[in-house]
Amino acid sequence: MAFPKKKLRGLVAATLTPMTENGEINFPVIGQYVDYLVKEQGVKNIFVNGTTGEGLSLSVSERRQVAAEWVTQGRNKLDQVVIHVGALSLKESQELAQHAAEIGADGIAVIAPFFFKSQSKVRAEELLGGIQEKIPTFQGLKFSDTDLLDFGQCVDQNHQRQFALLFGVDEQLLSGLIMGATGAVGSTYNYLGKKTNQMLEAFEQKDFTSALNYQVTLSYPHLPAQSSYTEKPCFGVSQTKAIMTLVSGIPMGPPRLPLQKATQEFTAKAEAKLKSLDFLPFPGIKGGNLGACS
Ligand SMILES: CC(=O)N[C@@H]([C@@H](O)[C@H](O)[C@H](O)CO)[C@@H](O)CC(=O)C(=O)O
Repeated sequence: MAFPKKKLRGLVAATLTPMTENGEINFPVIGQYVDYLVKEQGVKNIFVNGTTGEGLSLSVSERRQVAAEWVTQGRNKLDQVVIHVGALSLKESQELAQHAAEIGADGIAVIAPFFFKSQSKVRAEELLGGIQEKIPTFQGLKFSDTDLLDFGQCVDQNHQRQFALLFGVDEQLLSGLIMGATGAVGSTYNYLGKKTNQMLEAFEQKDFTSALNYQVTLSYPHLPAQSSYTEKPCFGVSQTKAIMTLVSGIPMGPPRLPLQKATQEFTAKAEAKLKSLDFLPFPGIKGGNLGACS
């Protein structure tokens, strides 16, 4: 595997898997998607086949094809392509990891087991301790949890700065940066990458008033409030697909699994909220393609 020449930093878009109206993967638009991320959003790192990419709803064969297409289309355009290879079957994970290496991906990421899971919460900080002895190629962590105490302890463990600590809750990225995140992986960077990069710049320049203004404007007007982010990640794929289609003009199609109930009521609310983000060229949301969490 061609492991990262440089540490993964900055924004990483958790890519959607574009689909046709029949639910088949829409491979021909992936090239256009790469150009859109690079040219319009200033995002040059991607995380493929994760939650946002519906990796676990795709067959192994589809996951291989999607990974290969992103690597091919991203060549000489993207900085790093990370392929998520987690699966419930260890064999499938190994196959996908091997394949990622063969196609020249820059790295792989793996979700922890989630079906037979332990009774108590496994803290990311516990996982980091001594991990390089077990996984010599370990590069970093995507922290998709709102527990900033745990994240802070990961930062503390990473005092030699050997790992990339990528924050995965877009709504809390500013807090993650303050705690020491070295970058971020998220769904909203597909369509809010440029604005989020401005937040990163404001943060770098220690202009915290502007940074906070960006954070609040970017996340809170259009992402539904979550009381339990990780147990009910309601900002669903169907919503992200609908928004990305509107903003980029590239058809993302429906989600593979109808995980969200499409409701006219939610659509109307989202449209009003999105219009309040005056930097987004929303022509208006038509139809019931947005979903509220079921
Ligand atoms: C639970 C979830 O989907 N989290 C998203 C966030 O980007 C999330 O969509 C965002 O914070 C909006 O709620 C990412 O952490 C997911 C991600 O990196 C992935 O697609 O694997």
